[in-house]
Amino acid sequence: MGTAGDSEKKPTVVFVLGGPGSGKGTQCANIVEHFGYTHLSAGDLLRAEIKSGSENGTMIQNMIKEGKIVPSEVTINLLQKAMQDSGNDKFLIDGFPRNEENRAAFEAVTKIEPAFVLFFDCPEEEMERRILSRNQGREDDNIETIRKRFKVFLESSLPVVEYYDSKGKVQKVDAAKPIDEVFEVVKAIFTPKDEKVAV
Ligand SMILES: Nc1ncnc2c1ncn2[C@@H]1O[C@H](COP(=O)(O)OP(=O)(O)OP(=O)(O)O)[C@@H](O)[C@H]1O
Ligand SMILES: Nc1ccn([C@@H]2O[C@H](COP(=O)(O)O)[C@@H](O)[C@H]2O)c(=O)n1
Ligand SMILES: [Mg+2]
Repeated sequence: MGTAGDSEKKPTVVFVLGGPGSGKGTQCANIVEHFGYTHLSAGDLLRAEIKSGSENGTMIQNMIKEGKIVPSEVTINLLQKAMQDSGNDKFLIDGFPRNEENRAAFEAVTKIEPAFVLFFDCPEEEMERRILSRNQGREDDNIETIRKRFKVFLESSLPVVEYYDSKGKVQKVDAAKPIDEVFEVVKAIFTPKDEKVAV
């Protein structure tokens, strides 16, 4: 997998965006099962980096506790390494880019443009309910951090979605519905046009 070479074919990247608790991870797991993508969650990679005892661990942990966005260089390094290690050429990059700095740095470093952006649209009250009953022991799944994450989402992440929307690259999905119903819509987005059955 090359990310910057001119002669090598570039990998296919789909950015999966949406507010905290909108269901990005849940739907990515379904997409992987049906469509052969590798799922890379930026948040999961950062949490694994903390666990690994890396020199950036304490900084990352503090940023996550505050709902802040880790410097792009750190996250992009983790993403690039995971892409190389995967052996695949199709990636769902979940929870990235989270701000304009993430977006511009990824493009500059990898020269990869996303095929499209899958955007899960969900009301805040529903996202809050889901996070508070998630029970995965995440240090940022408490009401104080959740409020901060919502603020960062509105102020820094939504403008990235709007940027891609202005380029006609956003596939917006109503994520407030039950998991199976959301996946029916997602499935139609990933199914090649010539395989779709006319009704
Ligand atoms: N459509 C849905 N309806 C009800 N519950 C859902 C739905 N989608 C996901 N959930 C549940 O909501 C919680 C959050 O989902 P998930 O972890 O996939 O969200 P996320 O967007 O990845 O969140 P984060 O940004 O915090 O990582 C999980 O407990 C999941 O089982
Ligand atoms: N591009 C990113 C993605 C995530 N973070 C940090 O991780 C936290 C959890 O992310 P989830 O996608 O798992 O919800 C997030 O609140 C950020 O602190 C990041 O810095 N950059
Ligand atoms: Mg997630």
